[in-house]
Formats: sequence, structure tokens, C-alpha cells
Amino acid sequence: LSKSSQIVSGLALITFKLFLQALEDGLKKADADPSVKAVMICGENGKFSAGADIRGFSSPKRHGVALSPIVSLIESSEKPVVAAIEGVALGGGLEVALGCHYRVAHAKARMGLPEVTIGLLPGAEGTQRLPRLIGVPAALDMITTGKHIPATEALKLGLVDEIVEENTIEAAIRLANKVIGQPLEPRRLSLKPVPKLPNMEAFLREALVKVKRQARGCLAPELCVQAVRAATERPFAEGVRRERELFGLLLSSGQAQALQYAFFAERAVRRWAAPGGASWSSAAPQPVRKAAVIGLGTMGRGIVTSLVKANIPVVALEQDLEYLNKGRKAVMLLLEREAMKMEGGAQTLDFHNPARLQFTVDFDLLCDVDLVIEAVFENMALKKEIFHKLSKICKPGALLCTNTSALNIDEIASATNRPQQVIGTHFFSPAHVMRLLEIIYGRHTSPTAIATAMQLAKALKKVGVVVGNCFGFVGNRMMFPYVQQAVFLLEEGSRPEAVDQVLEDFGFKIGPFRMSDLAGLDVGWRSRKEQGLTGPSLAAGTPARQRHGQRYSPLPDLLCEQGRFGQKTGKGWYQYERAGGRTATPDPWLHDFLSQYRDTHGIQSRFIDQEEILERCLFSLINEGFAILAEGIASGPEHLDVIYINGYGWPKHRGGPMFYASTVGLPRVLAKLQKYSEAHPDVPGLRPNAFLKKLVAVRSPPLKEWMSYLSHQSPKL
Ligand SMILES: CCCCCCCCCCCCC[C@H](O)CC(=O)SCCNC(=O)CCNC(=O)[C@H](O)C(C)(C)COP(=O)(O)OP(=O)(O)OC[C@H]1O[C@@H](n2cnc3c(N)ncnc32)[C@H](O)[C@@H]1OP(=O)(O)O
Repeated sequence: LSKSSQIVSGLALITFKLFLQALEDGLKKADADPSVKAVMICGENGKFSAGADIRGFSSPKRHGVALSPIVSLIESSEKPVVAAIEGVALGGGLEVALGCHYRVAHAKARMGLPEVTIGLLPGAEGTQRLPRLIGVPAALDMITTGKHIPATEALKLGLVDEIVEENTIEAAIRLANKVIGQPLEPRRLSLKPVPKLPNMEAFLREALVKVKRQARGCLAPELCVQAVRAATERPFAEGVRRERELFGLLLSSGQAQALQYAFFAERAVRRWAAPGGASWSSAAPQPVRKAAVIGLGTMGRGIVTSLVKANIPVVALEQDLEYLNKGRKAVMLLLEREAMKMEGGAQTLDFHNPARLQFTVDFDLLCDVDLVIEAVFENMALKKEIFHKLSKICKPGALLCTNTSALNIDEIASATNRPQQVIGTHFFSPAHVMRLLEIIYGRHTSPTAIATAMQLAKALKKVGVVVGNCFGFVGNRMMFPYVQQAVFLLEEGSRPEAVDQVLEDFGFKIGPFRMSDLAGLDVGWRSRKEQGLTGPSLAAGTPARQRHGQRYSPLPDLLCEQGRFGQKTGKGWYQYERAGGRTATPDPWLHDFLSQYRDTHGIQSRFIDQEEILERCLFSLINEGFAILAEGIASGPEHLDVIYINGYGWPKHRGGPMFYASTVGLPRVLAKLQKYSEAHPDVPGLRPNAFLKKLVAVRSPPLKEWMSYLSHQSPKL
């Protein structure tokens, strides 16, 4: 290394405090040493920095405050300071780089200010320096979305001065040597004005409206805009004061804790555990070099697209040529759209190459695949027939996955000669977009099969969550009581738009009735008919609003009988502009229908307030979550929360249903369930679960301790 350069190496994240100290000491030493003419800052092991230690924000001794003075120290250095960015420069890491006079990045490096995604804003002067460097529109985009940008884009934006394919550190040292003696004033960002826009005020106003609309109650994006606005209106030092004030507000908002909990929960669920002690640490995945998808309906199409995007060669199979051609067209359309979004376009996806994507009706072509995902109708007999066939055709090691959303994995596995290789992989619609993959092990599923499914989730850039086998698994099982309450509320006097509004105001992307119209009411109807809850197999004389001694609402069945399947038929809980339309409007027909229904069944309609709507829907869902934990279907509350955030549109800034319950307070959840259960004794979903009661009895310990209060280690794990 050049004599005139001083290396200050970044340390690992967990030693953020030590890193700050090392940086400060190194800078001061370099400054005091006349033989040092320039400074280069790099990271260790090919990574610049992932920013501040997120765990530090919820610890009583916060470290964050120490970063800003160091960034200022770097910037005010009389010797040129060059950042050599490899791997990632995120959050506080990028803020350090912004304090440097020059930035050199490796072509594969990524940069960003992702604080907004953990409920914060860049708190080490990043909201003030970045707009000065790259202008308000680009800075605002990075700060309010938290997106990571590749080095090539950073170069275009002027965020870095140079990108290199080879040795970044050597390139940074070369640059440092070159700029020795050149004036540093123009390189100190705090001294630069924010580039003007002709319509700055209107631009910021519109930006605020946009982030508020997208954030659905999440505070951080809005406060990010306010911090950038301060950069445009105030001198640097005052802008920094405003940034600090807003950072403090976010830190104490509660949303930051929820989002940071969600960050770690998503990582915690990677460490799965299954019966017999098998776990992520001992099981190794099998390679998946080729996959097959059976069934090219909505789910199958999305799954094929997802596999192609992950560069896994796929055989896509349908029952006959008519369905195959329909499916092929739809898949090609999806892939073309996806290719347009990607750099390199269609060439990157290579989906026109039959070696990468093959459409067939011939089961025998599945003989050499490593993994099959069955995505046909939710019909047990059909699934068993397919799995029986697969166990005859597929090679011995092939993993057999079913995309069922509720059915018994053990029963499906019983149709094969290899139940240890059968596993549930429950995708969420649209499967090439939604991040969740619920992975369900059966009684005989091997650890290798679980590890392979988890590896598949990672390859597809999804969040895999391993859960046990029960009707509806985790996500849908918790959803049943939620939707059931929503329908009961209609019976009692509410309207779809009122219920949806309350839940959307809470932060759900879409309320239960809009969701039901989108998914299609016929899906649930088919399942209820199969369960004998409605339709021809229902025993004569069954009371209209009761099944097995419990309250039942036939409302969704009645709508289906009228052909109201939701968006696809143009009518459901709402009316739409046409069949396939997407704009839901309240439907006077439905309002009349509900009145008549109440009259027919002698139900006294009443006004139901927002609190009751919210509590009955959410607390019944949470109550089921406690049952799931107690039964060992999931190994911890984090699993339920990750499932809800990534698969069911639960607002991330509320941390997931179980985290939310812990913030509301378990005693309150229990008291409200008790109250509603007394009013509706025929609704088991409202009866407080014993595990919830137990946690309240032991004074509501923190969420991470809940599982230690289960008297037995669950039978499933
Ligand atoms: C009351 C008045 C108060 C006023 C105060 C005012 C002044 C305050 C000044 C504050 C200064 C703020 C400084 C700065 O602005 C704030 C920040 O920097 S916040 C952090 C921002 N960074 C991030 O959000 C990055 C998060 N990490 C990632 O995106 C990814 O982890 C990655 C870096 C892209 C790597 O991804 P992968 O390769 O997939 O690896 P993993 O994600 O699995 O991570 C591996 C492992 O590392 C843990 N980890 C990663 N990043 C962090 C982090 N920043 N902090 C802590 N831990 C981190 C991750 O959890 C994994 O560990 P595991 O969970 O598996 O054990």
C-alpha cells in the first residue's frame, strides 16, 4: 500500500461501537502524522458497512449518537479521504462514505439508506448530505424507499466518482494519491448548496402526498420527506438539528421497534426446527437443477414464472392440450412482463429456450426432475392420484411438493412410496410476486426435504417459513376466524365497506371482503361443499345458521348460489364495472339482500363501532395464533408474524399479529375476547385460548419468552 495512505478498516457489525472508536482513532492518528498525505476508508472481507447495529436502537445504551461527529470529522479532514466501497454501503455505512471527499465503488457493490425500512431515517446527516450530492428527486427516492442501488446506478447519479471491476482498494489509493494537494472545499458536501428545482415546493408537496398514500399509516417515509425538506429550506447545521429531532420522534414511535422486530423475525425463521431434533443446523439441502410444475392455473403460472426467474429449468405440465396452450400463453405473458422489468430483458430470463422452459402433457418427461410442485385444484382425490403417479415416474431422490393451501400433507404423502420426500410448499397469489412460502412438513417428511424446500425459497427470493401440518396450516388457519368474524359482523348489522375500511385504516393492504372478491368466493364455497358444510351433502334439517352446534353464516354460500363470485363475475361483496373489473363500489343490491337476510333470520340489526370491528376480527385471529403455538404447529410467534406480514398484507409497521398483541397487552386481548365470547357463546374462535390465559397469568412475559411457558415441548417440534 502507498506510504501516503492510511488504511482504516471497518469492523464487523456487531462491534459497531468498536468500529466507531477505531475510525475516530485512525482518523485522528492520520491527521496528526505528517507522513500521511491522504486517507482511504474500506471495509473488511469485501464489505464496506451494513450500517449501525440495528439491535442497538432498542437497547438502553444507544450508540447511534456517536456516528454524526465522526462523519463530520472525516469531512473536515485537511487530507483527502477516499471511501473504497465493496459489498454494501448501507445506512450509517453510506453516511460515512458521504462524509468522505471521494467515493470509489466496486461494480458489484450496492448502496442505500434503508433506515426507512426499519422505521427510522438516516440519522447521521445522510438526509442533509445526499440531496446536496445527487439532488432532491434522486435522494428522496433513495431515502423514502430504502432501496439498494447498484454501483452502476450510483455512478450515473453522481453518488460515486468511479467504479472498478478489479481491486477497489488499489483504485481508491490511486485516486487518493492523485488528488493530494487539490482543494477539498468543493468536496465537502455540507458546504454545497442543495441543487435547485424550478418547482421545489410543489415537488415536495407531491412527494409527501405520494409517500403518505403508499405508507398506509407508517410514519418513517413521511418524516424522511420532512428531513429532506429541511435540507432544501435550512442551512446545513439547522437541517442536521431537524434530522436529529425527527429521528428521535421515530425512535420513540413504537413503529421502529415493530419494524426492527420484523427484520430480525424474518432472519430468525431461517433457523427452522422440526420433529426429532432435525434443524437448519444439521440438515443439508439437495441441489435443485431442474423442476416441474403440475397445473397451469393461476398458482401454477406464477410458480413457473418464479422458477424461471430464479434460473431453474422447468417442465410445465397440464392435463390436456387445451389447458396447456392456455397456460403457456399466460406464462409467456407473465415472463415477458417480468423480463421488461429486468436489466438485460428477455435474454436474462431465456424463457424461449426449451431447455429452460418446456410445456408438456406427458408425465413421463418428469422422470429426471429434482423437484415437482403440484398446483392443481384443492381436491384430495385428484392430488392423491397425481402423487401416486409421481412416485412411480420421478427418480428416487426427487422431492414431491404440493401447493395445497389447507389439505392434509400426510394423506397426500400416503399415496406415494416415499412419504419422506413429500412436503407442502404453499405459495401465495400472485406466486411470482408474493414473498411468502409456507413450508409444511408431514409426519414422515425428512429433514433433507425441509432443507431443500427452504433452499428453494431462498433461490426464489422468498421467505420460507417451516410449519407443521394441520387444516389451513398457519396462515389460513388464523385467517378463518378473522373472515368468520367479518361475515358475522355483516349478519349483525355492518356492511362490507365498513368492515374493510376499519381494517384498511389499521394498515391492511386490502380488507377481508375486497380480498374475498379478489380471490374468488367460489374457492371457499368449493371447500365448504367438500367439508359438507353446504351443498347437496348437507344433512337435511341442518339449521341454516348452525353447524356442529356452532354458529355458521351461510351468507357467502348464498352469494355464490347467486353466481356472485367476486371480481371475476363482476359481483361479489361489492359490484364492479364489469366481469374481471377491479374497481369495487358498494352495492345497494347487497345492502337490501343483507336486510332481507336479517329479517328472514330474525336478527336485530345494530350499529357496530370501529373498535368492535377491529377487535373481533384481529383478536380472534390472534387467539388462533396462540392455539397454533400451543399445539406446536409453529416454533415461535415470529413465524406467525413473518407469515402474516409477507403473505396476508399485515402492516409491517405493526410487527405482525402476535407482536401487535404484545403491544396491545395480553391482558387487554384476553379481557376483550372474554367479553365477546360471553356475547357470542356459540363462536369457539372468540373463546380465549388456554395458552393466552396462561401467559396473562404469569404476568405477560416478553414475546421472545412465550414459548418457554409451554408446559410440554410441542408434539410437532
Ligand atoms: C431521543 C433523541 C435521539 C436523537 C438521536 C439522534 C442521533 C442519532 C444518530 C443515529 C445514527 C444513525 C445511523 C444510521 O443512519 C442508522 C443505520 O445505519 S440503521 C442500519 C441500516 N442498515 C440496514 O438496515 C441494513 C440491514 N441489513 C441488510 O439489509 C442485510 O442484512 C444485508 C446487509 C444486505 C446483508 O444481507 P444478507 O447477506 O442476506 O445477510 P442477512 O440479512 O442474513 O444478515 C446477516 C446477519 O447480519 C445481521 N445484520 C445485518 N445487518 C445488520 C444491522 N444493520 N444490524 C444488526 N444486525 C444486522 C442479520 O440480522 C443477520 O444475522 P442473524 O439475524 O441471522 O443472526
